[in-house]
Amino acid sequence: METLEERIKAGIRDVPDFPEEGVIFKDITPLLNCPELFHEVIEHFRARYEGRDIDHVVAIESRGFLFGAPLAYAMGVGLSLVRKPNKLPHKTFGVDYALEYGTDRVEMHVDGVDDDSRVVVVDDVLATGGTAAATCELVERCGASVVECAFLIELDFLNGREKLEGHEVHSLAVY
Ligand SMILES: O=P(O)(O)OC[C@H]1O[C@H](OP(=O)(O)OP(=O)(O)O)[C@H](O)[C@@H]1O
Ligand SMILES: Nc1ncnc2[nH]cnc12
Repeated sequence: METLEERIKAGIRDVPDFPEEGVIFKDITPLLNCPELFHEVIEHFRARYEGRDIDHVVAIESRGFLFGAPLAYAMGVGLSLVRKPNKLPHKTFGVDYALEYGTDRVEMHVDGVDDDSRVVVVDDVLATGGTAAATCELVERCGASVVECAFLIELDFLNGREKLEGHEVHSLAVY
């Protein structure tokens, strides 16, 4: 019997040299196209956070939305979006960060999560950790606390956990 991690890895396609030479891109589209596996992933996260007084899921653009939205729905909690610059219509907080390839910035509405609320941050991939660390900073600027950062995939060799020091990290498939 395969483990969940083995099944997830079987649902991920390695694409060499995308989006630039030397990067092995983890393509999650086969997993998304396998309804049993997609359901199992969301159900795993739902069960993990059940009974832990979670108020919001914060999902990171864009692939994080694919996991954060069904998780928030399944948990019956609010969903708040962390987006690339100039996408959100209301007043935002923003944080700049370095990516595995290039630099970027994330923003969240200033009222995206409530004061003193308990948040799970969700994304598909933890690589260098810049995106997730910037997201934790945004959540904490709103006065909320990050209970855990949840990822489908962790690229351990990029040491993303170091940038997330002080935060709990949970990844389903580690490379
Ligand atoms: O740990 P890091 O080095 O910060 O990298 C991880 C981020 O990179 C990818 O997003 P990307 O910017 O490629 O955007 P996308 O989800 O819209 O494809 C991925 O979905 C994470 O959000
Ligand atoms: N190697 C990679 N594959 C897929 N998504 C990523 N985000 C950052 N690095 C990535």
